[in-house]
Amino acid sequence: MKMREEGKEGDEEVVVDGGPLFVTKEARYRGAYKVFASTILVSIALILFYRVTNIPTTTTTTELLAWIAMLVSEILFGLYWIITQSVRWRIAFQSPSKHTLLQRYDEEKMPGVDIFVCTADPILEPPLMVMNTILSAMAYNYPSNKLSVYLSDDGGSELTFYALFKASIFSKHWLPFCRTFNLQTRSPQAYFSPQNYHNNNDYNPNNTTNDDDEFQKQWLFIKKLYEEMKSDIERTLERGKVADGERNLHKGFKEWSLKSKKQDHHSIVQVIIDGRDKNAVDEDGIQLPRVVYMAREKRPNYPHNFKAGAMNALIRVSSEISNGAFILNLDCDMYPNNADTIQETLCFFMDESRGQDIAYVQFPQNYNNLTNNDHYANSCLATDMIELAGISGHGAALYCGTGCFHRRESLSGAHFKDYKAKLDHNMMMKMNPKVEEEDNRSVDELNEASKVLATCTYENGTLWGKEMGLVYGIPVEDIATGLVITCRGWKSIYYNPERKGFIGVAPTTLDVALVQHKRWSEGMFQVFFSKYCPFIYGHGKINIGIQMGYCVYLLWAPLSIPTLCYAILPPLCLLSGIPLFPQPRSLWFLPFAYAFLANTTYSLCEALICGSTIKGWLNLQRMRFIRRTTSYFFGFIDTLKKQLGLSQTNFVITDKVVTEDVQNMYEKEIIDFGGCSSIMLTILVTLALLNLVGVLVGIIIIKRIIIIQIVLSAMIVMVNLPVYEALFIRSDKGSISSYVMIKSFVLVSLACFIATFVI
Ligand SMILES: O=c1ccn([C@@H]2O[C@H](COP(=O)(O)OP(=O)(O)O[C@H]3O[C@H](CO)[C@@H](O)[C@H](O)[C@H]3O)[C@@H](O)[C@H]2O)c(=O)[nH]1
Ligand SMILES: [Mn+2]
Repeated sequence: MKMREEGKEGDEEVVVDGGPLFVTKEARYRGAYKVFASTILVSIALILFYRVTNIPTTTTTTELLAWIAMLVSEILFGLYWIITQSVRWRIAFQSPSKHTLLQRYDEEKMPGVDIFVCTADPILEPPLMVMNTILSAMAYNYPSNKLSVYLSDDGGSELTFYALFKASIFSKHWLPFCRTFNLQTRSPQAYFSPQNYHNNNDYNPNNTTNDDDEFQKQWLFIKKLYEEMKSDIERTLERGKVADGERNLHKGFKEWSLKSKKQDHHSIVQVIIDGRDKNAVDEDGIQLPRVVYMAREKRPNYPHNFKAGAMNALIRVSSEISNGAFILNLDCDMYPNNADTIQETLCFFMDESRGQDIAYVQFPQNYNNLTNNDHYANSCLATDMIELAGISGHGAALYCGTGCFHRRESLSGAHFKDYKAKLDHNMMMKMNPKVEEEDNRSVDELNEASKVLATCTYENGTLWGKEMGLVYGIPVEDIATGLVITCRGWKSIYYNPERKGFIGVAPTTLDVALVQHKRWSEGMFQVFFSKYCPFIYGHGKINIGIQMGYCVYLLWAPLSIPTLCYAILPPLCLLSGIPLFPQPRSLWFLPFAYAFLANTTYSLCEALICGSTIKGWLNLQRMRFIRRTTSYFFGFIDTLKKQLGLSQTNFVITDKVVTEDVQNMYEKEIIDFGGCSSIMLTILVTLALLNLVGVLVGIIIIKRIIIIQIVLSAMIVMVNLPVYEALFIRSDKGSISSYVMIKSFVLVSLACFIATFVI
C-alpha cells in the first residue's frame, strides 16, 4: 500500500511506503446513544419544570427552603449530567503498527527516550518497589544507547540511592535474561510472582519442557540474585542507614556524609551507569542504558512544589545529560508491563502525517492488586474504556501524571505554532536534524554541571512552573499541565492497549482511598477556579467537547453538595411528613422514575460491558456515595478556603506499604473503616443512620405521597449495608469505633427531634 501525502510547505510531496504508523477508529452505535441521551435530557427538563412550577407557596418556610434546595440540587445534577455527555459522543480507539515503524526506521534513526521515575519517601514508597519500576524501565526493548532512566528522590534518602546502586548491578544479569527469553513482564517482582505464571505466556518454569535445561538453570540463578538484592535492600531499610563497609562501593555515598535531612539538603546528581562508558555493559557484553539518581535541593523556606517541582528539575537535568527527544513519566509504583511500549508509542509521534502535532501519549492507570469485585472501586473501568477514549475522540487526552510519554519541547513549554515554524524552517533549509556532538565530559563534570540545575534558587525569576514545564500551585499538576499544553495548540493521544502498558499499586484501605480522592477532587476543583478553567482559558483554543471532558473531573468536588442534599433532606422531610416528590399517581412521577431507572440501567450496562461484575458495580455506587459525601465535600470546603487565602496547597502521598492484617482484610473484600479520619466516618455513619431511621419511620406511617422518599432512603440504606455491619456486627480492627457511633447517634437524634417536633 502506498500513501501519498502533500508536503505542507511548498509543493514537495512525501511518499511513504507501508501506510500510516497508526490508525484511529471510532466506536459504533454513537447515534443510538445520542437518541437515548436525548430522552434523559427531556426527563431532566421535565423534572426541573415540575420543581419550578410546583414551588409550595402556602406552607412553612422550611418546606419552601427544602423545595428550593431540591431544585438547586437537581439543577446541579442536571448540569453535571450534560457535562458528562461530550465524552460519550465520539469514542476513539488508536492502533499503532510497530512493525511498520521498525521497517521504516532502523535503530540509528530512533530518537532518544528519557524515563523519569519520581519517588518521595522511602517509608511510604519502599525502595524495592521503586527498583522494580526502574529495572523494568531499563529492560525496555529499545536500543540502550538511546535510553536513559532518571530517578528523582524527593526523600533525598541514601537508602534509595543504595537501592538504585544495587539495582544497577543486578540489571547486568536481569537485562540479558529478559532479552534471551524475550520476556514481556520485565519487573522482576511481577515476573517471579506466582500470579504471573498463571496468566502470562512468558517463559517460566511451569510451562517449559525438560529440554529447557538452560532456562531452568538461568531462572534459578537470576531468582537467587534477585532475592539477594531484595534482602540487601530490605535489611538496609530496616537498619535505617547504609553499612559503613558498603558506603565505599560508590563514591556517591559521600553526598550523605554531611548531616542532611529530608527537607533540608543540597542538590545531588549521580550518574550511576554512564551510557557512554564502553565498560558499562551487561553480562552479554551489551551496552547498559544510562541510569541517573537525582535529589533536588530542599530548604525549609523554599516551596518545593511537590511532584511538579521534581519533574521540572528532571527536565533540566536530563537535558544536560541525555536530552532525549521523548520523555516517559512514571510514578514510582507504576512499572512498565510491556517490553514494546516505547516502539508502539513512537508510532504516534513519528507518523509522517499526523505525528508532528502530538505532544503526549497517555496510557490508562492499571493496578495489579485489585480484588475481584474491586471493593474500593479503584479501577475506573468506564473512565478508562469510555470517558478518556471519548475525550480522545475530540483530539485530546488528559495527562494523568504517570504512564505518559511527552515530546520534550511541548512539556518544556513550546507552543505548537513556534515548534512547527522551526521545523518547517529546518526542512526548508534542508537541514538534517542537528547531529549530537559527542559529549566528552567526565561523569564528575556531568554531575557537577547538572547539580546547579536542581537547586532551590535556580528557578527564581524564571518561567518554570508558569510557562515552562509542569504547572505549580495545584495538587493535580498533571491535569493542569495537560490542559495548558493542549491550549498551546498541541494534540494528544489516549492509548489503551490490550496488554496493559503500566501497572501500579491501588490503595488498600478506605482511608488511603478517600485521602487520595480528596487530593484529586480538591486539586481539580482548584483548576476549575483558577485561570486555567477550561471554559475560559480554553475558549477559542480547544473545542467544547474537550472543555466539557475536562470538567467531568474538575467538577467532582461541587458534586458533593447536591449529593448531600439528596441524602439528608428526603429522610428529614419524611419525619416531618413533608413530600418532596410527586405522587406515584401523578404524571410528573414519570420523568423522575425514568431518569433514575434509565440512568441506573445505563450505568450498569456500561460497567458490565467494560468488564465489571454486578457486585463490582454496586461497590462503585457505594464508593461514589462515600467519596461524594466525604472526600469531595472536604475537597470542596478546602478549595473555598484556599480561594479565600486561608490554606495552602498540600500533597499527601499515597501510602504504598501494605501490612499483613490490612492485606488479609483487603483480599477478603472487607471494608477497612479503621484508619479513617473520625470526621469522615461521622459523616458517613450519620447519613447511614439518618436514612435508616427515615426508611423505618416511612414504612410505619406509610403514605403514598412520600413513597419516592422512602425508596430513595432505602437505596441509600442498601448502599450502606457494610456501614451498619461495621457499626453493629463487626468488632475487628477495621470496624467503626463506638466513639464515632455515639457522636453520630447524638447528631441523628438531634436532627430527628428537630424534624419531628420543631418543624
Ligand atoms: O513531593 C512529592 C510528592 C509526590 N511525588 C511523587 O508523585 C507520585 C504520585 O504520588 P502518589 O502519592 O502516588 O499520588 P497518586 O494519587 O497515586 O498519583 C496520581 O495523582 C497525582 C496528582 O494528584 C499525580 O501526580 C500522579 O502522577 C498520579 O498518578 C509518586 O511517585 C510520588 O513519589 C514526588 O515526587 N514529590
Ligand atoms: Mn500513586
